[in-house]
Amino acid sequence: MDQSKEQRILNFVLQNAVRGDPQSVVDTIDKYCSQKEWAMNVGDEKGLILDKILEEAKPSTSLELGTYCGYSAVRMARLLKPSARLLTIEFNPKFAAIAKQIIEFAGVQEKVKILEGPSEEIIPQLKKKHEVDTLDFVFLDHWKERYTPDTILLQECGLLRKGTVILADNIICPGAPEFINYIRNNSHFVCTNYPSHLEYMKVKDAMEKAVFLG
Ligand SMILES: Oc1cc(-c2ccc(F)cc2)cc2cccnc12
Ligand SMILES: [Mg+2]
Repeated sequence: MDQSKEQRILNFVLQNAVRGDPQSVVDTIDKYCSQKEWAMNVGDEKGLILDKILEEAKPSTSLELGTYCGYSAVRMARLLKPSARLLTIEFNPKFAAIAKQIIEFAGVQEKVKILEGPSEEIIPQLKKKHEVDTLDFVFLDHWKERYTPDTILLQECGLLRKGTVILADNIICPGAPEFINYIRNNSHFVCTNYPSHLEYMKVKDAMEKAVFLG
């Protein structure tokens, strides 16, 4: 059976990155996806914006929606303090299996827990099944039509607290106009836009930060 693009990315990491070195895993995926095959990792330009906002937030408990191959999970975990935890939700079992191997190769598996399934089913389980109190940081990087319903669900489940930082990818490309309309007109959030480019391309994209006011 032909290999998938995600399997090719995994193999390139296993053969070219340094085991236990998250930065080398991030750099190796960026090298492959900029030189060989495009893939929907947040990439290095938007990744630097993610790094800065994550470091400012200094989160103990973070949630990512949309694991894909684990690039941003490794990118975030490399910056988390030893006791901090990242929960990452992936709907596609094939992507989750690849991400698990990349996260383990990077050596950040103690900080990262992959939750496989639909976000709308897993979010309501976070408090009781995954011992979450409230979330300090949320990275939205899954299907754009889920950004708004999942943000509402996080609020309904009592998972947001005063100061929770939500960062959303792909505000321009592919675009999340309905989410932008919702979050910028919601008085419970303070929003900031970060213009950038689509990963590995010259196409314009942006990220949006929304801080929950409680
Ligand atoms: O960063 C992303 C980029 C794209 C994308 C796909 C095809 C394009 F032509 C342009 C952009 C899709 C994503 C889906 C989910 C999470 N992130 C994505
Ligand atoms: Mg994205």
